[in-house]
Amino acid sequence: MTESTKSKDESMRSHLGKSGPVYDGIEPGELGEVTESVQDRVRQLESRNSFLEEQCSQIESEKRYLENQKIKYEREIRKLQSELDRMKTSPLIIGTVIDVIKNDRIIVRSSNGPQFLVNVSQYIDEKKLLPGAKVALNQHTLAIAEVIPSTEEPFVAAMEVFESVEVDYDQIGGLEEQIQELQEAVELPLIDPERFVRIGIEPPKGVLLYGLPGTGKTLLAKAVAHRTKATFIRVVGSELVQKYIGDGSKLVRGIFEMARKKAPSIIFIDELDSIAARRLNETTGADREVQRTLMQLLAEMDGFDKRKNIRIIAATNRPDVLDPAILRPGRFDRLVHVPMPGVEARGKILEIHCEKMILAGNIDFKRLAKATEGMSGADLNAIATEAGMFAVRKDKEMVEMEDFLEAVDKVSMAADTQKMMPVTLPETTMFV
Ligand SMILES: Nc1ncnc2c1ncn2[C@@H]1O[C@H](COP(=O)(O)OP(=O)(O)OP(=O)(O)O)[C@@H](O)[C@H]1O
Repeated sequence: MTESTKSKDESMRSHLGKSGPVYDGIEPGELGEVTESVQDRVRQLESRNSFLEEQCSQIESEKRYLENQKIKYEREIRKLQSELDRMKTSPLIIGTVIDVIKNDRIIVRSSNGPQFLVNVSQYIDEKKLLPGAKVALNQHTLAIAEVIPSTEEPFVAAMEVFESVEVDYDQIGGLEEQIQELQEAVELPLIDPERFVRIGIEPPKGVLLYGLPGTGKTLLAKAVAHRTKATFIRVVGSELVQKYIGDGSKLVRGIFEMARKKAPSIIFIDELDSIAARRLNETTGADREVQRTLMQLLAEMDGFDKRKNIRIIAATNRPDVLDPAILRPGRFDRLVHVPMPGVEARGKILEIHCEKMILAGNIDFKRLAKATEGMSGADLNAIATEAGMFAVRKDKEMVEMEDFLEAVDKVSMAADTQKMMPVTLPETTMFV
């Protein structure tokens, strides 16, 4: 041991006390080694500590995650429980408020027809109980259990509204006479109503287009809407009575309201026969529903001013089944037959539908027109598309005559098969 180490040990001894137990049996020279091993131990413990702290925080975060999961599952259980409860409760009957006698006595019509005088749950906001409101009725007492919030959705879904239509007369092949009739009966009264006033005649209120499917009835109505810059509102009769059961008459009211709001407007009712077919007696609830829809349509038509800027065009493939009430003066008082295209019109229709296609120089439209005897405008449109598809399939630069001839075969075969198919039953038909 050197002199300097000795004096260091001695000064430490004097600092810590000469006979402290820590230093019993330890030679002064060994003190440095002991300190080092203690420091090692401390380091070990420190790293163990930080490892445990890390583990602890990991476990904490796992705990938090599990707690969140627990809350989530509890919420899900509550949701499923309430869903289960809902499933177990007896169904409510849907009805419509007809009249409010006193605030707690209401006349409602259930969706299957009969009317009832019923009570109202005290928790229902009386202000919502207006005629026409949809309500849910208790199955046993028929008391009003809740008012179903009215949505605009059925109205929106039931009609197509076009603020501007992009079809013009030059996109219609043939049908020159029909276009002229529509110009007089629909276009002129919308554009220049004063002309009718000066002469002292009333313009026709409604125009009925009748003819086989695909002959261009919708196309004609759209072209008139385009010329008059009117809003075009299209509704399909069969949808009104089949898809929106119980709402048909309300929808008719909604359609006329929309037409007034968006005037000038043209209401186009496709498949008019679905709501206006003559019937001998109303036997079923569905028949009565159709009748109510028709009544509402007649009431709306009778109620609006002919010189106001709303026109009605309807279309049907079955004019023979229509209720004569719909054809009375002041209703659909102008009938326009839309025939199948003749040979010249067929050539024109084909040319119209090929306008944007790249064609080879050998296309003989006259020959194609002759080869498409008995085909409608819709069939001719399909031929143009099919011819284009044949050219695409063969990776050609342009559509050639042979593609058109193949397309004629294909479309006429499809049309023949369709004619042979059994008549499809309406969606609502049920077999017992
Ligand atoms: N005269 C025509 N000129 C040009 N295209 C026509 C003509 N007729 C029919 N088409 C084509 O056929 C398609 C269907 O025609 P549209 O919907 O007008 O027939 P529709 O008579 O209303 O048929 P439906 O009675 O089945 O409703 C049109 O989109 C158009 O492409």
